[in-house]
Amino acid sequence: MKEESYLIKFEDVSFIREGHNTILDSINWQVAPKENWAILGLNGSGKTTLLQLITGYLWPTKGNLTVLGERFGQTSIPDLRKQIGWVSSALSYQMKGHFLAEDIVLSGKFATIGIHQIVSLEEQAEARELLTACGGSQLIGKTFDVMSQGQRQITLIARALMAKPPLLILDEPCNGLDLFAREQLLERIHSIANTPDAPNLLFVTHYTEELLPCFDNLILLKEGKIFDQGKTTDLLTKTQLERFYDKPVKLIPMADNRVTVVPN
Ligand SMILES: Nc1ncnc2c1ncn2[C@@H]1O[C@H](COP(=O)(O)OP(=O)(O)OP(=O)(O)O)[C@@H](O)[C@H]1O
Repeated sequence: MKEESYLIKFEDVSFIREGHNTILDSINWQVAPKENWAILGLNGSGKTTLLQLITGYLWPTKGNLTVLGERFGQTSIPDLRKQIGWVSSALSYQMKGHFLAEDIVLSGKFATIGIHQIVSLEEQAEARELLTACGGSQLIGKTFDVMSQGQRQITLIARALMAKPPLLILDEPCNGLDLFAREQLLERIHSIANTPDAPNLLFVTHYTEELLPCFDNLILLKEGKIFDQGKTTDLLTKTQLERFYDKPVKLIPMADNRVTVVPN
């Protein structure tokens, strides 16, 4: 496959913070079109740093990084960012309590926080339709401050989709959700992943039970290194996960080939 055909291509990428602390070490990883990936790692393994490299908030110390066909150092980072949807808790904190759900979704079209331009009736209708398609019809007319955590995540995912990005990053989207809200959100993500014009998804989590079947490719990230990568079903074995966590674990099978991992 040609280099520009990959959505993401890390070639021996390292990231070293000032003070010589190596946060990411020799990352080699490629995402081809139509592939959805999950990144699984413990606290401090480097997941957020990896996302910050992809979105141009950090720059590789070593190696080559190509995102959406653009090689870092030869591209406009603001233009690149417009093509990447990123749903994270940091984004949630930027929303004001009085913002209406449909306006939050619409603001995704302009990559702004709040609406600062004249919008057409068609654009407003498009935002409502997208919110509805994401399972948030009951949120129309609701403000951010009265939404549950799960409803906020649905709104932010719809917002990210408004710009029709080729790549959507879901950074620990289930954080703060109770068991049932988490399942509901995962069902919505599953539906979005199965729409014909779905973006490539990149899903970051601490928990194997959130790895929906659509995330059929997986990175196990450990202490800034790729411990292993490949097909999710091949990696989620007792032997491999005990090596990954350095601890005995028990795997509890769930529906849809998902699996819960608990200390043993
Ligand atoms: N601004 C910073 N300055 C110095 N070190 C940092 C900074 N941000 C992160 N680190 C360090 O980089 C390493 C990787 O952090 P990162 O946030 O990427 O991990 P993570 O896998 O996303 O963790 P978590 O699951 O807790 O969110 C950690 O050791 C962390 O302490």
